[in-house]
Amino acid sequence: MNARKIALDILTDIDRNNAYSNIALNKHLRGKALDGRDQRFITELVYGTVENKIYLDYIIGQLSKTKIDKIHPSVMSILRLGLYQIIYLDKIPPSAAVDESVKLTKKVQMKASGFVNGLLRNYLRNRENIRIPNYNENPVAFLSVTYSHPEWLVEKWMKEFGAEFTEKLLQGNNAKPTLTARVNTLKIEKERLMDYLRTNHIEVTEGKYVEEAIKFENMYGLEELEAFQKGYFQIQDESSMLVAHVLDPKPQEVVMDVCAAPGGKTTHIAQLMENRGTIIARDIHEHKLKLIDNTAKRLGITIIKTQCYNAKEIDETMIDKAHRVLVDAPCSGLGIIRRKPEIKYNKKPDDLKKITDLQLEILENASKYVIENGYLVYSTCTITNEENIGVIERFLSRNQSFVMVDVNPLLPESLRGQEKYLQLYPHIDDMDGFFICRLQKRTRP
Ligand SMILES: C[S@@+](CC[C@H](N)C(=O)[O-])C[C@H]1O[C@@H](n2cnc3c(N)ncnc32)[C@H](O)[C@@H]1O
Repeated sequence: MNARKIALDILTDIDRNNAYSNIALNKHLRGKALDGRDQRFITELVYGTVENKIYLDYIIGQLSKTKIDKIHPSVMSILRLGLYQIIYLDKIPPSAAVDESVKLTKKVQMKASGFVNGLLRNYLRNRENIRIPNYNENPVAFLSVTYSHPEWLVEKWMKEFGAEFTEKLLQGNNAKPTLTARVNTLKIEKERLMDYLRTNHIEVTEGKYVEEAIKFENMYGLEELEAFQKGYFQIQDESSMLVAHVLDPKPQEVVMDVCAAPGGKTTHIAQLMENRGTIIARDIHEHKLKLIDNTAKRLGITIIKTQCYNAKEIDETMIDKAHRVLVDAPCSGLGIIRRKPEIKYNKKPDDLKKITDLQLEILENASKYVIENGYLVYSTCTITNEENIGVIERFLSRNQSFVMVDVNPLLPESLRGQEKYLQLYPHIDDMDGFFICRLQKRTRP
């Protein structure tokens, strides 16, 4: 089994089918007889190549006489993989990176092997002479190439956050994310699970913000572990765990989660409700509801009722029925670029306008289900103002029966801030970029 060939197949899947890198990786690694070292190598190659695509393409463009949009997509992927190894992986001798790239080309595009060999060797000879755009002359182009983010996004963030913040954010988006999990306290206590994992030679430490969070060091294939299969934990970032804490559900309540799949937050809500009460978990995609059902089963949760439902439609039967409603809205995902680097290339400026209208529509419909004095929580895994506080401001201006209530008392002290809502950034908080806001329906006078 050739690790580089598997990495190439995964990159092709991501390019051709718009697949998410984490899902494509899982799909291609599952069932293959690979040791941990190979799995790590493939993962590193895939994430590294996708993360640095604009930079790698810029270099290829400088060195190739053929325009890069005329180069065969598989050959482009091989060049990116080869350059990535040469530039970023100290442990691989450059000559080996070149030889392996040529071998790989012979397997998929025989006639391009001379081209690949020539270009990579050209890079090794001339690497000192390659010039990237100058910051003072064109800061957007410099940041775009250096940190491989499209120019429109860099420009947008520079306007929104300023140049210094943006550069740190871009760096943070290229950093390796922490691998965290939520202990399923319905089945096991945190200390017992940590002991159990350590006995099995798995390195774990406590989470940074959330009581039930644990962090894994250098782990792959968490879902293969017996502890996972027994339902002792659920893989989830700490920022995502904060959402259920802000919703603050109580046992015996009726909770609605209108955009619930794959169920990370729904199952956490059930855990906080001690598996007592009712959670109606909806999603527009039928096939995704199975993911919630399967996870709930594994975690021993019985209070979740999954329903295929389009949140753009109002369900008259649920009006004024739920104590708490969660809208974990579909969003641009620009807060989770660390985990899904292809997001930065797939999104276009027009997507943002469309998605904010959908978010507002879903939030307005969901608000109808909240009982008097009940709570409505709106969250996204993005950092752009218009999808976050922008949606909330539009909602509040049209729905006077709701007020924003302070999330700070429900947060760990280190995350409390000046605003009533929470906005997390990967480079500041070392978590996924998330927005969480809590609204309450006022009693009618
Ligand atoms: C951010 S994800 C939810 C993640 C989930 N809450 C979790 O923690 O695992 C947004 C979800 O909204 C769903 N969705 C998108 N449009 C929808 C709609 N019109 N009605 C209901 N669900 C929708 C998507 O299928 C997706 O599963």
